[in-house]
Amino acid sequence: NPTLLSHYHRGTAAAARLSAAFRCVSTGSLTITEPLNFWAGQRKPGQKGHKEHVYEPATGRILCHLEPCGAAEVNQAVEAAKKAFINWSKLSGMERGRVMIEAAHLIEGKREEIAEMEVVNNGKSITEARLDVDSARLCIEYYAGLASTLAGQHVQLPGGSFAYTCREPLGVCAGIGAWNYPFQIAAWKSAPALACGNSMVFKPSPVTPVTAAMLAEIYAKAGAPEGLFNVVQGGQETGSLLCQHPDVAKVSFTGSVPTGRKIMEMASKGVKPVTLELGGKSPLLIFKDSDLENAVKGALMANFLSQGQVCSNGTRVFVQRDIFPEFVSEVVKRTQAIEIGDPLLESTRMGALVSRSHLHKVLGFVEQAKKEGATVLCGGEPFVPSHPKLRGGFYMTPCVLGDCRDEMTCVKEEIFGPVMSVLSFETEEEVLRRANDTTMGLAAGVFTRDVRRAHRVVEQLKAGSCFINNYNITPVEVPFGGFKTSGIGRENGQVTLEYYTQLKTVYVEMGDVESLF
Ligand SMILES: NC(=O)C1=CN([C@@H]2O[C@H](COP(=O)(O)OP(=O)(O)OC[C@H]3O[C@@H](n4cnc5c(N)ncnc54)[C@H](O)[C@@H]3O)[C@@H](O)[C@H]2O)C=CC1
Ligand SMILES: C[N+](C)(C)CCCC(=O)O
Repeated sequence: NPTLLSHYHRGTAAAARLSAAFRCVSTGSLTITEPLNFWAGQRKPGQKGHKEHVYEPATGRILCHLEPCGAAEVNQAVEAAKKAFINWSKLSGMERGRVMIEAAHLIEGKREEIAEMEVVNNGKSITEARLDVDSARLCIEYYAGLASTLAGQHVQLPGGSFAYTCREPLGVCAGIGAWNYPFQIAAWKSAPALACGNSMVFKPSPVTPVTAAMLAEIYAKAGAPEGLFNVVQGGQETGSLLCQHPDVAKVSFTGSVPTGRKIMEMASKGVKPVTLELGGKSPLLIFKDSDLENAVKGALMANFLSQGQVCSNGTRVFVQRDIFPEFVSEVVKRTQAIEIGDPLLESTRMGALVSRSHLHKVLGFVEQAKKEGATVLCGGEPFVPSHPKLRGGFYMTPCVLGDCRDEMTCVKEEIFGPVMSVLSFETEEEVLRRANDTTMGLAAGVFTRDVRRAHRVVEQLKAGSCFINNYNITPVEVPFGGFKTSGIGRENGQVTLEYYTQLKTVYVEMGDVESLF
């Protein structure tokens, strides 16, 4: 559906046609044998004798093994990053930008290869994976351009004295990623960090370790100094070693709220700044004067990208009573029409969830919703594709839940799967109160044709990323991040330069010292 895609990410349709010609991998066929850690310019093994399975969600088979990093390996990666920082931070912004632009070009050339790898490791559809790769590339391009804009202030003071300020990089930054957008997250974190003159050690989720190592190779090939962008694999243990490393100056994390709390706690010991992109239970408000076609599309975009595994998803869909039946029947009809199956097929719109345990967790939420009185209007069941090679995959049918009440678990908790809860409302005042009645505040959306209502409503929504008449559009030029427990700091946009630099003030005396002593 070209309209859907251009809504999600404008300007990539031509690129999509171009690279579709280079398809080579088929589901169930890929094997990966190279080590997945990367530092000092090379792929590296992890701890001896430690191996973890990595799966292909579409088939359930083991894709490769991951060798997690222990203290010794994390130290080596941080050492490499420290060395790279010395020269990289001294380059001008233009010089850093040039390397990053080259990395963006290399990503463009490898678009299909990276996207396929993402699909094989994550389970999302190839159509979406291509857009994720594009977002990663655009982010690197954008910050390459911003690198030379880092500048300070000049302040006049009495007697000809003056002060100036400048933005300096922090040093070695740690990035810790989630499994829902593995390549994109690695780019969203590294691009601003590197543009500002920092180096980075990145730890992907152990569930999706593959594409971050590809990004490391790309930066190296683009001319980044050895050790500028490093990848250490592993889970909680590796992540906490990284956060607590005395030579790590900052931690940027994407993941769940409970883990975000732990990251902040660990960072607080070293008084390190953090960027936290955490979960959400975001509301989508559909008023009766909405363009219904767009509102329905918006609700699907708000719930079913990446098999519903998106932090910003608008999973509480509030629909004004007058249009509730019509809206719900259209949403259900289109949800039932979503093509589920082999994520490498062009026609597939929903692939597999990331793991068997996560699939069971999401199905458990649907069961709980039924027990609490919600009605399953469609989906919410395990799905077994007909092709024998896909039978062990982690699929489910996308679900719409009706008869929901605000206090139900499905309306309160982040499910992180393809499960939409629809709720009806009467008045603007009522829906705003209910929409804001959550501890989280990542995103929110409103559909209406009334321009004054749109702005009035958005002004009162307690969320960091708000959408009017669309949803889940995240151009890299604009900041993205949450209010309340959904996080601290922002990714993307100009403001992120502030989160990867520290301000130095220099006072310059042009007269004599007036001593009080
Ligand atoms: N809001 C979001 O974007 C995401 C939300 N989630 C939610 O979290 C649930 C659990 O998924 P997980 O992948 O386990 O999320 P998580 O938040 O625990 O993990 C995210 C990243 O943090 C790392 N990590 C975990 N514990 C750590 C620690 N103590 N110190 C340092 N790093 C640590 C993980 O290895 C991974 O790289 C999901 O079912 C989903 O509901 C998961 C991923 C992304
Ligand atoms: C690209 N988008 C909006 C679908 C998701 C970006 C945020 C995330 O990493 O979950």
